[in-house]
Amino acid sequence: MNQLEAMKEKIKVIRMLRVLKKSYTYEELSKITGLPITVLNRYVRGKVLPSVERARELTEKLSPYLNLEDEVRRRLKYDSFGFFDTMSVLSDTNLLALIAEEVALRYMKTGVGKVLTAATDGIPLAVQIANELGIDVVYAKKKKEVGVDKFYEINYVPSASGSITTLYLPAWALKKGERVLIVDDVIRSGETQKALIELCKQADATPVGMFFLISVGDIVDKLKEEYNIPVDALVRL
Ligand SMILES: O=P(O)(O)OC[C@H]1O[C@H](OP(=O)(O)OP(=O)(O)O)[C@H](O)[C@@H]1O
Repeated sequence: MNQLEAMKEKIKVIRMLRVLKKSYTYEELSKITGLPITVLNRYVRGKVLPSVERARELTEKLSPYLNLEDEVRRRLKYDSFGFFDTMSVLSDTNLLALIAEEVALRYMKTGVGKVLTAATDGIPLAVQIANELGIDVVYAKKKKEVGVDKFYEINYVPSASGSITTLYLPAWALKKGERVLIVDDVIRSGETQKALIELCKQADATPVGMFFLISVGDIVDKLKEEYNIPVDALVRL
């Protein structure tokens, strides 16, 4: 194990503790881990790092209490029309980092060179995944920013809007032949994600997979069939 891998194991356990801290008291975490509250508190505040052995032990003990899918599901807040707010998930950088780590493991050996998403809500997760993969993240916007010479652009009709929307991506953002992982927080109709695939085509880049935090309906299976690439969602509604 190299130093970076060792550090990652240590940081992972701190992230787990920080996420669990939102649902469990220090007393409860102390019972789960068998460690004194003072030690756990120092880990959570980053004052002390666990050894690799201790980190492994803790990961094993904490894992049954932290199911990432359940954690996301539990945090979704629905309004009276059935629409949900993802902010309580997207705002938790520790939770997103833990999810990103699992996604990155799947794509580590696929030669993926860039993560692509659509502004706005896809960005926090896409950044974490790109960070885990050690690659850059780029995002298409719904407006043309000044200072960019050339854009790839695509019109599409988001299902709920009934009006034409355009996504713009600076042409330098994707290179010819680059392998691209498409990430978004939510997929409903799949129109945004199809538009992202079209932007890849314009750049002669190759989408190698898609990952979503939440999918609604069976769109994930449809996209998998249509594009013949891995398409996954952590939570299916
Ligand atoms: O599968 P679809 O039906 O295309 O919907 C999914 C898209 O909708 C949301 O973005 P939105 O367009 O609302 O923009 P925002 O991220 O700025 O809120 C979400 O972040 C996805 O990008």
